Amino acid sequence: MAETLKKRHSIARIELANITKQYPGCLANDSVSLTLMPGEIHALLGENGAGKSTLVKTIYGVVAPDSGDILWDGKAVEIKSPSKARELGIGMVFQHFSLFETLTVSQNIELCLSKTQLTSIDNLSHKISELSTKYGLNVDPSRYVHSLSIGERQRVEIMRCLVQSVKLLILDEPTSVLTPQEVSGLFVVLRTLAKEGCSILFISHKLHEVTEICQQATILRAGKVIATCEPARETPATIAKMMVGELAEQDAGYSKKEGRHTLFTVNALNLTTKQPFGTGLKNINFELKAGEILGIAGVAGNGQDELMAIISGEDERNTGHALSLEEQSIGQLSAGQRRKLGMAYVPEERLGRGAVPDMSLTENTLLTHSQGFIKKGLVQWQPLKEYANKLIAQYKVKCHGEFSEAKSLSGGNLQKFIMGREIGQNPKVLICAHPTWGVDVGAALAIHQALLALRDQGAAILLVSEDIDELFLLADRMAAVCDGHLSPVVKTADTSIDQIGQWMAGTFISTPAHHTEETTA
Ligand SMILES: Nc1ncnc2c1ncn2[C@@H]1O[C@H](COP(=O)(O)OP(=O)(O)OP(=O)(O)O)[C@@H](O)[C@H]1O
Repeated sequence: MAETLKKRHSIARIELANITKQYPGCLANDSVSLTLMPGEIHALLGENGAGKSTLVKTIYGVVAPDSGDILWDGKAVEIKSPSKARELGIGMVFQHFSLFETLTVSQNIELCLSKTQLTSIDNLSHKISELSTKYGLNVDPSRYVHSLSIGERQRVEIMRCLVQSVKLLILDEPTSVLTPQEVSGLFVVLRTLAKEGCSILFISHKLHEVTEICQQATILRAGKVIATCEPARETPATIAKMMVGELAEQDAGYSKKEGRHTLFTVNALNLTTKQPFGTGLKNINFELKAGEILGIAGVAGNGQDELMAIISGEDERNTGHALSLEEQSIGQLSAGQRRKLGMAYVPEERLGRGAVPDMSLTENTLLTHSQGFIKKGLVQWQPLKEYANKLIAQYKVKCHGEFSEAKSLSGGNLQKFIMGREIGQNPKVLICAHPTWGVDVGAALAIHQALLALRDQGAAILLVSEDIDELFLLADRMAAVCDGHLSPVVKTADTSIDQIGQWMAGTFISTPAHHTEETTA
């Protein structure tokens, strides 16, 4: 395939030669070279902190390389800013979306168009609807961004690039929060774009997706290109070996456990949504037992955010007796009071809600670990720093030290840190969204093992995720949410991806008495 592409197009769409970027104390890119042909889907792979985001930010004009050359359609260019990148025809969808929540889809897209681009488009909303139909993106130009699920926001970001007629589309971890159906949908879009000659640079930790969709792959380790390959000729295991230097342990076969006594109960929880286009919760009932992992699957935007926020206390509305921890009603308690009772929480959005970007890792630790580290009103900085360093070492978080600001960490490393911080509280109940979002294969394994160890110590864990494979791997019991309803809760061993997939689509809702209590499949 790569040869065919090269024969058909002798000029590369983009050629990077010896790109080097040094951060204080960290050589993020070390003489990296990479070539992308028109219509090629190319994977950029490597463990957390390998330098992938730095490289793509260089292409997009966000990061200025210290040295190296970039050729665009055969000509040397300097990409000094994202607007220059966009002018060339480079579009990028970041891991952390950069949309304004209070503006509509159309207004958000308008903001990133140059005057020339705007004048060339007669009616932007019409154009968005047209492209939406052409590529099957299902993006409504008049919707407010705050009302959109993560999957929908991603499609807006892609739309933003399509409106600008991109020639190179860069996607940083595009599938980490998508459902299997959304991933298939995205792949259809990417294949169509590639057929039309658009080049795609695709960062992913999901290696089976890389073998499915990419024609070429470049693998980075510690800032250097250590291998290139044609993914279709490899297996996820052989690619993992190139990335992390050793074969990742097989994913299958974590043992399933029966929960013991009930620790946390949600009883007839009904809640209107605060968001104009959010999803209210409708008669949710379930029990979370000590020593079990309960997985909740669902397409983003079906009430997961509302459920997480009300359980954690981030949504401060008093739910009366609908929520209880060890038979004590917690509906009236603040998020902090709930934490003191032994609840911990990993939100979906790591930068901003999981961690404060401008604070150091130590300060971010204090945010949820205040109990042990404040004495007589004074912060015990030394033990706190030592503790943050312990988390860094234990979860192999690549950073300069406990003083590093959260925003300076690569996405996967920050996720490892937040997971470690919350698991480290030894909570009775851990509520967790997307535990391994953006985390490389080796680190995902470490997080899985930490979650299983926490479960085996007797904690009750609620995993809310769109990654159905991971839920099947980790959860002892499972359910799905759809339109604010919760399906029956069943043992994972008694269900199938097919059944959960159907529940995600809401097939259980018409059942007259779906009280969402324990049933056996
Ligand atoms: N602004 C910054 N200041 C200091 N160091 C940084 C900065 N940005 C990135 N780094 C460091 O550069 C290295 C490469 O980071 P990068 O984000 O490129 O990795 P990555 O391969 O994309 O990782 P991930 O898979 O976790 O997203 C990391 O060690 C990171 O801590």
